[in-house]
Amino acid sequence: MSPSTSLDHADHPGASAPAHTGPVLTVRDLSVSFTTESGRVSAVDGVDLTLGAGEIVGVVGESGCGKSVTSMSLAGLLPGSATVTGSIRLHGTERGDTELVGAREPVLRGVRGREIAYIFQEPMTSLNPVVPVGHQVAEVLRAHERISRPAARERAVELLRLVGIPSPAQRVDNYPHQLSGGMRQRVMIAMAVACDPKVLVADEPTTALDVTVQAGILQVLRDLRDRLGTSILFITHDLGVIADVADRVVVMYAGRVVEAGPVGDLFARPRHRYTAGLMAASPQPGRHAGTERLDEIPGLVPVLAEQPDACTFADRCSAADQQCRAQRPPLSAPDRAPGGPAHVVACWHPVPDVPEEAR
Ligand SMILES: Nc1ncnc2c1ncn2[C@@H]1O[C@H](COP(=O)(O)OP(=O)(O)OP(=O)(O)O)[C@@H](O)[C@H]1O
Repeated sequence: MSPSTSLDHADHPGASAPAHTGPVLTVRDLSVSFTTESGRVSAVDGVDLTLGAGEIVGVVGESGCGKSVTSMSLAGLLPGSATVTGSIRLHGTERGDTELVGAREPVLRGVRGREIAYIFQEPMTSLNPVVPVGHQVAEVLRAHERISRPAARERAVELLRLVGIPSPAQRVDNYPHQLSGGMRQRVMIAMAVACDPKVLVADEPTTALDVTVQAGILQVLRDLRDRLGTSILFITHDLGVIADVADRVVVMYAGRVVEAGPVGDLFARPRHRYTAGLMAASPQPGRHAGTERLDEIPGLVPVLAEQPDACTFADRCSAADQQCRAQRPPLSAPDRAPGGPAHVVACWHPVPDVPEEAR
């Protein structure tokens, strides 16, 4: 990517570095359930989440843990069968703070794309196959701003340059099928950041891509954070990707946050056995595929009608006892040094901390 484009906050007259230094998004006690033909499904239960300005937070967990439902609830993207309770506050908007749970549709429409934008796993399904990609980026701009067609096209070229598409002045006229999967995902990112959103939600954006293409997309996201100050919520089941891109990580299990903390600390000292299990099941840097067997976490993520007053991981946990089956563990910092980073775990019997010299 070129070191400077007209979309850099530093030199783009229409843009400014985020004035807000505190959190841009605060989620408190978020719960989501669905009414289905076979009854109620509790998908998310009491989730707390904070996203700081310019921060990349990774949300990780196995399939069905509630990552996507959490992220879709932020901009009111869940279907009518969903019941959402709790609070999602977007800070520093034109009206100060905006509460998004229960917000009316016109408020949510103003937030979608402009304040909270999304990129998903499969760009081909989101791009219109019969419209040139530059035109699709320009249309996003024209939907949100009063801007002429030639100016929108010029901004589209700059956006394509910003996300590292080579020869953007030519590529702007390409149709989606003329671009590789990685380039299509870059177009989706360009569309997502066209209106300079505060929050970018990236839901498994690299899962369908091969490893080298994936690394390029992660670099684009880091660059966007550095240049535009965009806060990113990165949803994935891949711990390697999280280690690569995130500042903080939130581990979800069966709809709940079970552990959260700064990425280095959490991976060096996982305190929840679910996190430790995910790590044991992930290829580690330095391990070569095929030379070492990865451990699976025995059992499956439960689908729950009601959230129990117990640890939902107890049935899969080697350390579970009666207390785990009778009382819900709160998220707390078991041995946090005063002023130290908040590394929290929801477990009655967390993995003992190992002194640094013994690791
Ligand atoms: N529209 C829906 N109706 C009923 N249940 C749903 C709906 N959407 C999600 N769920 C359920 O909510 C739970 C959480 O799903 P979610 O998609 O958030 O998981 P995830 O962690 O993102 O998994 P994946 O990585 O597979 O997307 C699952 O049990 C899922 O079946």
